[in-house]
Order: sequence, then C-alpha cells, then structure tokens
Amino acid sequence: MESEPVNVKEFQELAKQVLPKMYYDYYAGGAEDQYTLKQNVEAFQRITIRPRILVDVSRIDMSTTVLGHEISAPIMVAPTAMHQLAHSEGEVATARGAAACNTIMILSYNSTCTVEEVFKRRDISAQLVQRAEKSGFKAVVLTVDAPRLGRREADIKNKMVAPQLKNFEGLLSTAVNSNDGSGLEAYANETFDSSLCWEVIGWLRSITSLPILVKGVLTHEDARMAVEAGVDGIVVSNHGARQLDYSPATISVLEEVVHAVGGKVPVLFDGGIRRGTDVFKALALGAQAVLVGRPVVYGLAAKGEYGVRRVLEMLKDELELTMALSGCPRLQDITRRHVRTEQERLHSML
Ligand SMILES: Cc1cc2nc3c(=O)[nH]c(=O)nc-3n(C[C@H](O)[C@H](O)[C@H](O)COP(=O)(O)O)c2cc1C
Ligand SMILES: CC(C)CC(=O)C(=O)O
Repeated sequence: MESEPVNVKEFQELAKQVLPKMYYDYYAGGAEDQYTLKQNVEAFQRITIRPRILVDVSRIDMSTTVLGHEISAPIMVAPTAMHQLAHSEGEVATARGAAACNTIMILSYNSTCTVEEVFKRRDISAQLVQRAEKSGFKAVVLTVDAPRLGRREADIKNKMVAPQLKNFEGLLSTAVNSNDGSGLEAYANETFDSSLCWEVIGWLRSITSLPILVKGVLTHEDARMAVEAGVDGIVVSNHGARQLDYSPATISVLEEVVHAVGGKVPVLFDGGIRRGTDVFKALALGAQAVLVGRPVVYGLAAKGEYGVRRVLEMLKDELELTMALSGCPRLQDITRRHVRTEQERLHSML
C-alpha cells in the first residue's frame, strides 16, 4: 500500500510494514488470550448512533477544555512507552504532531525518554514528577492498573529488548538481561511496585502542586474511592488490554464510572478508539475527552510527526462529520439519547 492512508486502520497496516516484528508486536499486542484487546474495539461496534434530523449543523464546534486547558477537539494522546522504537525522533515528533492539532499529549515516563514503574523508589518518582512540573507539564497522570506487568506472550516469544529509558539516566539502570523472555517483563519485575495503594495520592499531593489524575479505573467502587481520595480527574482505561485479560471493554463500563463520579471531576476515556464515531459514542456515554494510544504510535512509525498529525486530524474530521450527520453542532449537544447500547438493544427484545 503506497497511497496515502484514508483512515486510522490503514496507518496500522503501514506501521506493520515498516516496523521490525518485535516492535510491531509490542505495540499491537495485548495480554494473554487477547480477549479484551478484541473487545475494546468490538464493543464500540455494538453501539449504534441515534441521529437527529433538521438541526442547523452548518457550523460544528469541537473545541473543549480539559482541566482548564483549551483543546481543538476532545481527542488527546494517551501515554504510550518508547516511541523511539517506532521512529528515530520519538516522543518529540509525537509532541509536535499533537501540538499541530492543538491538543494535549500525556507523556509516558517510559518514554525513550514512567512513574508507576519507579514507585518502588519514591525518591526517583518524586524527582521525575518535580522535573516534569518544572519543565511546564500541566498534570500528573498516575497509572493504577500496573502493580505488575500483564503477560504479553508475543513479547515473551520475541525476547523483547527494552531500550535504556532516558528519563532515568543517572538515576536508575533500566538495562536488564532478557535472555529468558520478555526484557520488558524483567524491567517491570525490577521496578514496578505491587504494594502501591490509595495512600499514594496523598504522597503525590505532598510533592507536587499539579492536578493528579488516576488512569485505569473500571468500576464504580474505585471511581468513588478515587473521588474521595481527592483526585482531579479519572481515566477509564484497561491499559489498551495489555494488563488484565478478561477485564471489560472500557466503553462497556464508562457509564458506570460516569454515574459514580457524578460530575465531581472530569472523566476521560481510552481503549479502542479508531473512528470519529467511537469518539462520539464515548462522549455520549459521558466522557469529557478521549485518549488515543496505538493509532498515534502507528502514525509515528509510518510517517513521523506528520503521521501523528494525520491520525489526530482523521479522527477529528470523522468526529466533525459524525456530529453533523447526528444533528449535534456543539459537543454539549451530544447526549445519552444519541446512542443505543447493546444492553438497551437486548432489553428491547425482552
Ligand atoms: C505500546 C504501548 C505502550 C503503553 N505504555 C503505557 C505507559 O507507559 N503508561 C501508561 O499509563 N499506559 C501505557 N499504555 C496504555 C495507553 O496509555 C492506553 O491506555 C491504551 O493504549 C489505549 O488503548 P488504544 O491503544 O486502543 O487506544 C501503553 C499502550 C501501548 C499500546
Ligand atoms: C515500559 C512499559 C511496561 C510500558 C507499558 O505500560 C506498556 O507496554 O503497556
């Protein structure tokens, strides 16, 4: 395929062509049977849109604010690790692509340049958070679904080699021997802190004045606990189905979390966003904005900064068209009644 990709899925094909198998498998893969990986995408396909007609949609406004920061559309970049395995310019190119679309990028501390991995060493975590704050980052996102690394069987077979992670230079050696399987697993075993619990929110508060979001909430119970712990935002996420296989498709639990949060803090969403219609569905079910993981990395692998920009633009253009065809000129016009979930469809058959 040499023609310009016309949708995000075609970027995945391009990325597959250009990336070494070990890296493509790392980016594309999920945990174990990859049941949740498939469901994250397929659950969107079971939700239909209920379009309204004869609404003036001659001007569509997709702009919104997240924690006070204006963005051009409710589509942001999820934190994903090690972008230099995709493209030599790594996270810098991704950040430029995101900036060109006037949106927010969440940087993984596992950039070839994280936080959750180094919580075993809170002194190091504190340094990283404070460095980020100093260099102008606007929020801290704490990933809470990785007390241990999920079992990614492709990485085990490929004996995935993890590169040195630049953020830790002078702080921690991230070089591990991967002769026995996934180098990433070995790295995670050394660094992930499986004793992390709610107390960490108070500790983070004590070391930074930035807003704190928790990423990886899938139940109403934890959503309530997060609000009680004083977080500034919640990300409904299953880590792109790379951690607990048979965890639910994220879109199937978004509404449960939104209800529990009751508007007290913003709820963001990720997992399986591949089309503008997916973004529309997540917004209708109560997300303030969505994060996009793999498609951004595929865009980066295929065409660098330009590819990242194109992926974000495609999703934005598709969302704009979806809003026009559904009778929603502004984001606040997208309501719960604009979608029909599988549960509702099954219920109507009773
Ligand atoms: C290659 C890759 C690396 C990731 N690295 C991180 C990470 O370092 N920290 C984190 O919180 N989430 C990480 N994630 C999860 C993403 O932030 C996000 O939750 C997920 O990719 C969303 O699903 P999607 O890929 O279907 O859009 C990673 C995901 C992928 C695919
Ligand atoms: C370096 C990692 C373990 C990054 C991560 O969270 C992932 O690969 O899903």
